[in-house]
Amino acid sequence: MSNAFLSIEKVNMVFGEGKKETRVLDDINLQIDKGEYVSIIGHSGCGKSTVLNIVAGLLSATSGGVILEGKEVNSPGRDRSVVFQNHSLLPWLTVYENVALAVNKAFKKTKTAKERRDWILQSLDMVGMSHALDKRPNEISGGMKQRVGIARALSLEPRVLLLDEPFGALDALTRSHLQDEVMSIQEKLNTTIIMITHDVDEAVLLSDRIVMMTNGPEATIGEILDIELPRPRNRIEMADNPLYNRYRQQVLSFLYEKQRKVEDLPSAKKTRAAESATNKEKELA
Ligand SMILES: Nc1ncnc2c1ncn2[C@@H]1O[C@H](COP(=O)(O)OP(=O)(O)OP(=O)(O)O)[C@@H](O)[C@H]1O
Repeated sequence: MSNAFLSIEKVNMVFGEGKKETRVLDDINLQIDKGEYVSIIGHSGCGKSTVLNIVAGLLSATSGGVILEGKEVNSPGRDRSVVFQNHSLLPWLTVYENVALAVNKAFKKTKTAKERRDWILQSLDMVGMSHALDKRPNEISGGMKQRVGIARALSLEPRVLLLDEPFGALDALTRSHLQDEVMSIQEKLNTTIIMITHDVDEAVLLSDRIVMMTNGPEATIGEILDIELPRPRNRIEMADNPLYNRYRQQVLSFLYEKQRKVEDLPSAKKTRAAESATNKEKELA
């Protein structure tokens, strides 16, 4: 057993039985340090969310498992908060009440009412939402809703924050703002983060490591890229940084050359694409 802060060990996942059986994940092994920001990238349907849901304890692996600080994960817990692509705020509660619901439940015995109130306000302040405490989800923008979701997740002081395409539904500008905020919050709190993304720039800008998954079925970790860019990272400076661009290219090459999705192409092109991907792979080997 690994001594890592978080360890995903020999995880296999099979959905269904008999003719309906799908072998989704095959032997996923990953060790994550405390305070690390790890992104998982891979083509649609390869099993990224399945990995995240296993870490969250929302799904049980068919074999293998997840160890967090020496304890096996076998159910959801307060030590792991999840933020999904589409906010999951309760529409009848205000911004303040949505966070309060989580905080009052989690810290009922350990914080006084005033401490909890201060903590709710502090969590919302961290994501720049103090000005909209009394608004309901339908009165605020998509980016603001995602901010509240992140505040709610962080207010539980999770050991691990699990982000499932948290910025995927946002426009480019809002996405950039929120990415910067998450980076600065993470630096402040040293939270361990696992984030699923389809966005190569987002992965390179935010991560300490990028885990690249092969195509399913039986998807596994194809490559892991260490991102050794100094922090704090500034997106404008990064655009001119040769190392940033090299990392970016490495991820693109993995996704669009080594793991090109042949089945998405019109059938006449499939064989040629498969051959070309194989040849490229040989060249890169
Ligand atoms: N509960 C389930 N029952 C059966 N099959 C499932 C279940 N959940 C996921 N799958 C299958 O497992 C595979 C991986 O799904 P998953 O959602 O983990 O992929 P993903 O990489 O996160 O995809 P995307 O990027 O499109 O969100 C898919 O083929 C999906 O259909």
